[in-house]
Amino acid sequence: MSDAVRDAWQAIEASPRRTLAQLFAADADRVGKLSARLDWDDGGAIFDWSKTHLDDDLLAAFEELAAARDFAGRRSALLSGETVNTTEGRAAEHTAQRGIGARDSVEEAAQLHHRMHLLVDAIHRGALGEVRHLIHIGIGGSALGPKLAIDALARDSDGGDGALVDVHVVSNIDGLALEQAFAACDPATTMIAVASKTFTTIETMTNAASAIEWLRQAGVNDPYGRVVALTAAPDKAVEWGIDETRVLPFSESVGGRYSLWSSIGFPIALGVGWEAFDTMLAGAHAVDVHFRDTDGRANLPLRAAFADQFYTRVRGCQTRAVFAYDERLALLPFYLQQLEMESNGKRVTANGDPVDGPTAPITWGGVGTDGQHAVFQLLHQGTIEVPVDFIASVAPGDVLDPAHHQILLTNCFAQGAALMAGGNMAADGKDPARAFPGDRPSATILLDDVDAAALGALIAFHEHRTFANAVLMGINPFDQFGVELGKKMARDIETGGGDFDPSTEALLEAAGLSA
Ligand SMILES: O=P(O)(O)OC[C@H]1O[C@](O)(CO)[C@@H](O)[C@@H]1O
Repeated sequence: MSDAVRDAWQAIEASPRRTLAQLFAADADRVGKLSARLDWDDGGAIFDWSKTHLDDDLLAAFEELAAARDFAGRRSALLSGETVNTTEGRAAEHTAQRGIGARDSVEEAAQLHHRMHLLVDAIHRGALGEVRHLIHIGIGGSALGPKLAIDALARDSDGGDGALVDVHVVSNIDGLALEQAFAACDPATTMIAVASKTFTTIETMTNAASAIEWLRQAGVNDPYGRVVALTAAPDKAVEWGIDETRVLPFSESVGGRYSLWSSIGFPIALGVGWEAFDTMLAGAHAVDVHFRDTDGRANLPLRAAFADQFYTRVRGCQTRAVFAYDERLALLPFYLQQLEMESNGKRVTANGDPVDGPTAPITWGGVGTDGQHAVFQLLHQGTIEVPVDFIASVAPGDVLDPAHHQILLTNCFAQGAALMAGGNMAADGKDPARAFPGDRPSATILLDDVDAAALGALIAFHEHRTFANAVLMGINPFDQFGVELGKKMARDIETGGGDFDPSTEALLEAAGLSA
């Protein structure tokens, strides 16, 4: 740790500890300072961090930390396509997909998008025969983004006229997942997308082979002719049997968990339309521009990372919760789990030294109001502090009586207020079982609506927040070696090549899997 980083952390640790109530009482303009609106074409969102413990002292100290970690330099390295993923010797060029990056990479992304657009149009026009269903097969970053986007946006799409395609995302190797998709699709009108950056992932390749077999058994003459590959390894896809014209490549420098902007977004374009996919890119671009051009505490992803670092490193919070008060964003917590935990769940710095404190907390969450009736008890009265993000939309997703959406939003805002205020629900205000400690932090992102631009912006905000956290901790968020050991052991078991502990041996034997 450099002296400047150490000094900044000392200032952070030494800054006065005030309760949220004290912070609001001390500063009449607290909301003005810590809640900001970000706009994009036809929409925007409020990012309200005023119910966190950030104050002027802490913000100034965190700005020192950002300077000591050369945040501006790291950001510029990211956005100009430098090799920021040092352990794998690559750039991390997801923003190039949205128009910001090294010129060659931006041009290449635009060309590849154009190619994908042509194929999507051809399918929508019926040039490849009738296509009513798409089974999208991928896992991790090759599935979570498409799944989230389709779940969020397809509800508003007009799939009824046959122009848009009904998409089923299958990730798990458990055959039940694939069977469920088969049951919902007519093989005569189904296409398969095989989405894998590496085109080697065992779950995806096994599921893809079974899908081909399903088509064959249903009488489809040329099952490979019904497959599209979305990959950074086009040669492998061709070798596997997919025609070159239906391989949609993307650059190796786009990380798996950042890949929905690339051809991995093909099912989004097919399921909700090219315009929606393009609008998602535009929403993300608006956040990229804000992230690139805004310094210090006014930079919203960086400000969020200041709060994240404070709760994880200073107050010892081991988890952070995300509750979407909108069914359209029900899958957001799952998406964020991979983004944040696979990126920042590390124990060494970018230089390979042991980290100097805790790294990513566990991201978890769900939807409101469901969570209120299940897990919020712990948030309000449990012994651990959990910073909560609330995400909601002013415009409703439903067309029912407006009472539904009003109750949804009032509950969302009431939860943040209650976590902060605390109090005692007993008539005499003295019953310990009915006491709420309060002073529990939350942040609220209030979108105008959950549309394609907002979804793109929301995801880009979290990508940059994750990156900013990594910079503040001095770690590389773009590798994921932690997933490899378990994969190797599974291969060892399959090939009978491993020597395992007695517990694992006994389990293998019980399941009939011993060598
Ligand atoms: O797209 P691929 O290469 O199939 O990888 C799928 C996922 O597997 C991981 O490599 C983790 O095992 C993720 O990072 C990635 O998103």
